[in-house]
Amino acid sequence: MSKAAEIDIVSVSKVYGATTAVHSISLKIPAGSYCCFLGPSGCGKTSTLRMIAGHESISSGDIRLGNAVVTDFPPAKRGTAMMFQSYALFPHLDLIDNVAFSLKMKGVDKEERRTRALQMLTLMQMDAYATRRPAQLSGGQQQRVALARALITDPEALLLDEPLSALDPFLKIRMRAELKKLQKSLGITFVHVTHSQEEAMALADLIVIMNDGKIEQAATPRKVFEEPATAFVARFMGDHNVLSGRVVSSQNGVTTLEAPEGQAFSVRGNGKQVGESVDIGVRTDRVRLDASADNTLGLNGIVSNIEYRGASVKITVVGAGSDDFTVIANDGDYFAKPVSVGDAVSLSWALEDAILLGHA
Ligand SMILES: Nc1ncnc2c1ncn2[C@@H]1O[C@H](COP(=O)(O)OP(=O)(O)OP(=O)(O)O)[C@@H](O)[C@H]1O
Repeated sequence: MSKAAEIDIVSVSKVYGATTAVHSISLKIPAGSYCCFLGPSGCGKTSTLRMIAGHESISSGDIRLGNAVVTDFPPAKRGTAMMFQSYALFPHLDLIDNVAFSLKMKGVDKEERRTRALQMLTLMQMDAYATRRPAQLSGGQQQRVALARALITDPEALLLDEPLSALDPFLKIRMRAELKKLQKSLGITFVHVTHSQEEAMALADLIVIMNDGKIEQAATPRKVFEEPATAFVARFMGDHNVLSGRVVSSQNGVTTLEAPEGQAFSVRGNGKQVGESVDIGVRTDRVRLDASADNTLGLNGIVSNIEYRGASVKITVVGAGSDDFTVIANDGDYFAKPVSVGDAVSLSWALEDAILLGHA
């Protein structure tokens, strides 16, 4: 395998007629990392991946792969390989010929390309099926063949567009582990587009969260979880409640603000102007819920829904500064002091469990 390449995206935009799908994004994806692009439908993640692959032209900006600016290179000359959501296998060819296809296009002679295709199928533990056609394989097996076909070109970066979306939930988790193992063993850069927060958290060294053609945050999964940069990230990842308020003071690493309901909150972070309107994120798993509606330090609300999840219980509270304030309680804590739908409760949290959120 060749060396992994850093991918440097510099002020890249994509415009389709009247639609700007990607707004001047800049990002460095370190060589040999597993990077996941995550975001809601239409946020521009597939357009970005396709521009890295060369399947979509770049409207403005540049993309560098390793030492080469590849902006105007055709896909086959970039050192990237792409695995498509549908796998795009040729139904009439056996697995050897499917995997060897790109070598055939490059004019590699038949014997060598068959040998290399078989090596690649062996790497993916699919050599026993070499003479089958794609229709005779399960979804997970087809995916392995698609991976073999992408990797035979010896790419510096593998680009994967929703690679797990066609698999059932059980297989999805198994193939997810296999993808991660494969990336570590090959050591090349993987860029993987997904809708799934859980998938990105499980796989990525670097998560890039996109919204409306812009990057909201690019960071490690732990950083995204613990320090979401924006209200969008906090809401999209679902681990924080987002509340709004007006800054009363902001210095020495602590900002105090007043919510519209009149309560005062202190959160981590500073540098805000007094009077400025800000959003804060409060960890759903760190909120203390008390069966008393008389808490001058926290928020008061009414329990509107309770979902049992096994190891934890999700409690939704209305009227507490956010449309549906979420509390994730561990099962032991919840069942020691259970609440019911309709109960008045108070919510509070420690300073370190709330964070000041920015804007993209
Ligand atoms: N060929 C095209 N012509 C015109 N508009 C396009 C084209 N491809 C994408 N778009 C638009 O660009 C925006 C971004 O699309 P893109 O496919 O990159 O988003 P995405 O985040 O990958 O979404 P999904 O998860 O649904 O695939 C969308 O508004 C989409 O409608």
